[in-house]
Order: sequence, then C-alpha cells, then structure tokens
Amino acid sequence: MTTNEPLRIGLVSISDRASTGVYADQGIPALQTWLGSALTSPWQAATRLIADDRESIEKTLIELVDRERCHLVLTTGGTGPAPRDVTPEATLAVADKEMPGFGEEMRRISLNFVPTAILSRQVAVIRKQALIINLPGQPKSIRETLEGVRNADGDVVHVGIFAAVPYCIDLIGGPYAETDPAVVKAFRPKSAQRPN
Ligand SMILES: Nc1ncnc2c1ncn2[C@@H]1O[C@H](COP(=O)(O)OP(=O)(O)OP(=O)(O)O)[C@@H](O)[C@H]1O
Ligand SMILES: Nc1nc2c(c(=O)[nH]1)N[C@H]1C(S)=C(S)[C@@H](COP(=O)(O)O)O[C@H]1N2
Repeated sequence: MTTNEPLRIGLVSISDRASTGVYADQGIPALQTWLGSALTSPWQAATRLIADDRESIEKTLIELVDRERCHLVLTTGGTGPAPRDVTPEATLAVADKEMPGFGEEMRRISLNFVPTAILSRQVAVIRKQALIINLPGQPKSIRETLEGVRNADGDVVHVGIFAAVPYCIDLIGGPYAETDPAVVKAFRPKSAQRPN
C-alpha cells in the first residue's frame, strides 16, 4: 500500500577529496538539480558528504534508512576499482535484498558515454523501506544514468534507470512518486497507475 507523505530521499556524496575540501563537492548539487527537474510530486532531501571509508558509508546508509526513514537513497562515488573505492561493499553490507538490474542497466547506459563504464561496480539494494542505489562519482554521470541516453533530436534511445524507481518505491510501501515525462517517464504497470 503506497502512502501520501513526501518522498524522503537521502543523498550521499562519497569522495575523499570533496569531503576534505580539496575540491568543492558537485555530487549533491547535481543530484538535487536533477531530482528538482524530474520529480513533480513532493519530496525532501537529507544530504551527507563523507570520505571513502567503509565504516562511515555503512553508518550513513543505516542512519538515513533507519532513523531518517528515507524511501530512496542515492550515493555518488567510490564504485571504481581503486583501493579506496568501497561504496558497493558498504552498500551490500547493509542490504536485505540485492537489486542487480540497476547496476547492470547503469553500466549499459554509461557505455554509451564512456568505455570505462565497465569499471564501475555500482549496486542497488533494498534495506527495510528503502531502495539504495550507487551512482558513479563523475557529477555528469548522475544525469546520464538516471535520465538515460537521447539522440540529436532529444528522443530517448536508452531509458534511464529512474524510470523504474517510482514503481519500486510503491512495491516497498513508499509514497506514489510522479515524474515529468519530458525528463524521465516513470513506468508502472496499468494496474498500479493512479488516475491523474
Ligand atoms: N563529489 C565530487 N565532486 C566533484 N567531482 C567529483 C566528485 N566525486 C568525483 N568527482 C570527479 O569524478 C572523478 C571520478 O570519481 P571517483 O569517485 O573515482 O573519484 P576518486 O578519484 O576516487 O577521488 P575522490 O574520492 O577524492 O573524489 C574524480 O576524479 C573527480 O574528477
Ligand atoms: N555515466 C558515466 N558512468 C561512468 C563514468 C562516467 O564518466 N559517466 N566514469 C566511469 C569510470 S572512469 C569509473 S572508474 C567508474 C567508477 O567511478 P567512481 O569510482 O567515481 O564511482 O564509473 C564509470 N562510470
């Protein structure tokens, strides 16, 4: 049963350099901007900027899901092969269930942009009432993976993963999230659609 409360979204930027001020964090602003353009139903964000440290990542994810009661948590950064990249391990460690389709599809989408997309080990999981999704660290990859790929005319040629996010949130008991179809069209089976 879905609810009418606002969608609570945890936004976690995981970067050694942004979290220590070597450069300004662009992850959280990119997430907020994109969600602001995509979501047409009420939402609120809880944001965290942390280092690539497995314990801090696990603690942050648990806090956002268990205490802040987020329905969706998006992380950015720390999914590559370097020794400090441990976001997928931390995410799997707090998981009740794995959702492998998201990682598979994000890598396929990202291959339209960079051949190094296969270096991203990103995962998605369910913990309690929340869907947690790892996005790559490159700020531009946030829009690319969530919104998908367009041709020169602006038509979508590879659907972004956010198309499946609202229905996933329905299925785990969260609010009915709606999107601007010009940015990303949320897909739901007919039986799950609410009249406008
Ligand atoms: N939060 C961020 N803000 C701005 N740029 C970022 C951020 N995170 C990553 N980037 C950019 O994307 C690139 C790839 O991201 P990745 O997460 O692999 O970073 P990294 O090389 O592990 O370094 P760090 O963890 O210190 O950001 C980085 O080299 C950086 O140019
Ligand atoms: N859409 C998209 N996906 C991408 C990239 C990108 O620029 N755009 N960079 C790739 C690279 S170079 C790496 S190493 C991996 C992991 O990045 P992360 O460690 O920043 O999470 O994401 C990959 N996926």
